[in-house]
Amino acid sequence: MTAISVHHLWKEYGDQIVLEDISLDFTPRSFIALVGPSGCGKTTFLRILLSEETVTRGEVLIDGKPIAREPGADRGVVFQRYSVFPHLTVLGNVVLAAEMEEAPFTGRLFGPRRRQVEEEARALIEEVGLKGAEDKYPAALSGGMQQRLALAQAIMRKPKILLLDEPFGALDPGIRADIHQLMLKLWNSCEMTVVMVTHDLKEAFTLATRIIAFERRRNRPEEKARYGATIAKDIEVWPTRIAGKTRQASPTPGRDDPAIPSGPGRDDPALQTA
Ligand SMILES: Nc1ncnc2c1ncn2[C@@H]1O[C@H](COP(=O)(O)OP(=O)(O)OP(=O)(O)O)[C@@H](O)[C@H]1O
Repeated sequence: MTAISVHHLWKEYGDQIVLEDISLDFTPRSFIALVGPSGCGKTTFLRILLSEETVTRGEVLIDGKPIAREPGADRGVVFQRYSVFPHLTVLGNVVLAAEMEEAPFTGRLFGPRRRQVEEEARALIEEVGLKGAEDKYPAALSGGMQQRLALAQAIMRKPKILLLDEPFGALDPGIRADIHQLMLKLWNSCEMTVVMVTHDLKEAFTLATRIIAFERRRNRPEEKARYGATIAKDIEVWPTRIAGKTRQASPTPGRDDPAIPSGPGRDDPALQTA
């Protein structure tokens, strides 16, 4: 269960201020949606949480300790595309996640440990709805299936924090609704804090416990050197949720509950011909 604290974070690229004095505390197991206009620094913020970028000023603490300088297994990531390896099968992609973690130099596990990892990978593949596609290559999977695989690959390493950069942005609406259900299921079953960048407000309200909107209040070219994006809105979507408790769909959904579609998903492998 992982808390993230950001204190007076500034990020500048040359003479451009991207993020200005951002302070935030994410409680363990929160699901944060980061929204805001294009170019306001959402991905930059995510990359800082991944240790792919450093702050110019301020600090980021994970469970009270300064964030590691390098990306690590404690933080998983899924991008809109190209998160998986095209030359590996579904099973190979998920197994590799564990191999990179446990055998970073050779990238291979052997004997009983390899068999154990393969079993874990098969169970996870089934959990994300890809059973039967273990031997397929990503090119033979639909967009929705590829993102399911990317989620399985990220979760195989049991990250404490899952960072999502518009992971479902390229999927059509029906497939997106199905994968939202999967995302909620995974978030409930794994003890992760999730931070997701999205342009889709409906998606933010469906998935997140809290929505943070970044906005650059002054955006003229001559102002970029003096003003970065700040927090324009901070909305608690599930104010009654206590950290550590799982989120259940209520038997009789309230008017403000997120929509929970039911029935088989449109991107179910059984419905795929490829
Ligand atoms: N490595 C970099 N070097 C210089 N400028 C950068 C770098 N990375 C990002 N920027 C600039 O920082 C600003 C914020 O970019 P970022 O990608 O974080 O925005 P965003 O809110 O995620 O945008 P979008 O919604 O379009 O993905 C942009 O003006 C971008 O050009």
